[in-house]
Amino acid sequence: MEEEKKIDDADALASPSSCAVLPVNIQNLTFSYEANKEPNIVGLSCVIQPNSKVLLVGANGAGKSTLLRILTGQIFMGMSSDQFSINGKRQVNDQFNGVAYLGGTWKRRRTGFEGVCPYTMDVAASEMMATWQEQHKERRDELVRVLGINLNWRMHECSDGQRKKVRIMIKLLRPFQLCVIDEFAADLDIFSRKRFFDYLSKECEMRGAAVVYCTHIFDQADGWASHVAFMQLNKVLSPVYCLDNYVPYQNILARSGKDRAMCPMYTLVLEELERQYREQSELFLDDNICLADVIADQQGMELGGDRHEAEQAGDQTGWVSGRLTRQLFAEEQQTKREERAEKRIAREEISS
Ligand SMILES: Nc1ncnc2c1ncn2[C@@H]1O[C@H](COP(=O)(O)OP(=O)(O)OP(=O)(O)O)[C@@H](O)[C@H]1O
Repeated sequence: MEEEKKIDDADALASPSSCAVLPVNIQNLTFSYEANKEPNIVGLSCVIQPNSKVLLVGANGAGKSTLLRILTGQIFMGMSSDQFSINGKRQVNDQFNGVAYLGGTWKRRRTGFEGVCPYTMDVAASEMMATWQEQHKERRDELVRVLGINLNWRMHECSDGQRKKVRIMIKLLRPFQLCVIDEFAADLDIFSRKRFFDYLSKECEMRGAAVVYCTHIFDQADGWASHVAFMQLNKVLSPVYCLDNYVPYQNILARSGKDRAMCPMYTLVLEELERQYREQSELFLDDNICLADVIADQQGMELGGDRHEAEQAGDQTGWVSGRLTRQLFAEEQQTKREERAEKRIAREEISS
């Protein structure tokens, strides 16, 4: 009991002596959202060392967010594995045992109170999770400085980027050992984003923490990331490659003249995706003229990515985005139809 309590304490976990604990150690993990259906993740093995900054990349629908939800305990059923350990523990949750999840799952969970979201209420940023802010004042003030936050902002008046900054601040108040970011920094302007990623680098270096960052935007990736992992089209995760000795990346860096890659990480991911699609399809011409068309076609065949949440919510909430507009439109059309029918009947009666 005492042992358990010690490990649960995020501050204790963040001490330098804890650096030896692997942030992620997973062997042969298979996962299905639905039993008896094709697995969404197959035979995944993933070891992430302390002080790693890992980019997780892959095509839409490949399974990146699914993996990140597993790493942060948003998903905990339907899995089997030979080894599963996050910060030295099998049990995982956001804001528990040094795990911080910057992702969007929560906002998809619709409730009867749809529209009421803590980050859009009429409260000051300083009042959000006020006790945590009080407990981690030093970290709070640093995040305020780094991200350019005004603690007097009223949350309902914030722009998307400002609201994101406050959410990031709240989620990183407690010292983390594994920070998992699912496309969360896209709303930040490039200056704030750079400061945020420099801050993450410093945190990793100082405390042996690790960051897994899933993104499709690579403008700062080359200067920031230490590793890259590909969630592949066949739902298998590639090894977590160290960029310093990952040959395809080093080859791209070495290109010069007209072949020089202005954003090497972008080039690496694009070429890797093309390679995977080519491997999966026999439709390509030798010169790859139709490559982009085939990829777009294949992506278009995917069903809506968020349909599962919508299906799960069903009609329980009585609210689906756009439904009201559709209903009002349908009612208006019905009224017009009835009016037209009445006029026609009246005309027919007069003429008969
Ligand atoms: N709740 C769910 N139930 C069943 N299947 C799901 C659920 N959520 C996602 N999926 C399916 O799992 C697969 C992987 O989805 P995921 O969101 O992890 O992909 P992704 O790589 O993050 O994509 P993107 O780049 O578009 O965000 C998709 O085929 C998706 O339809």
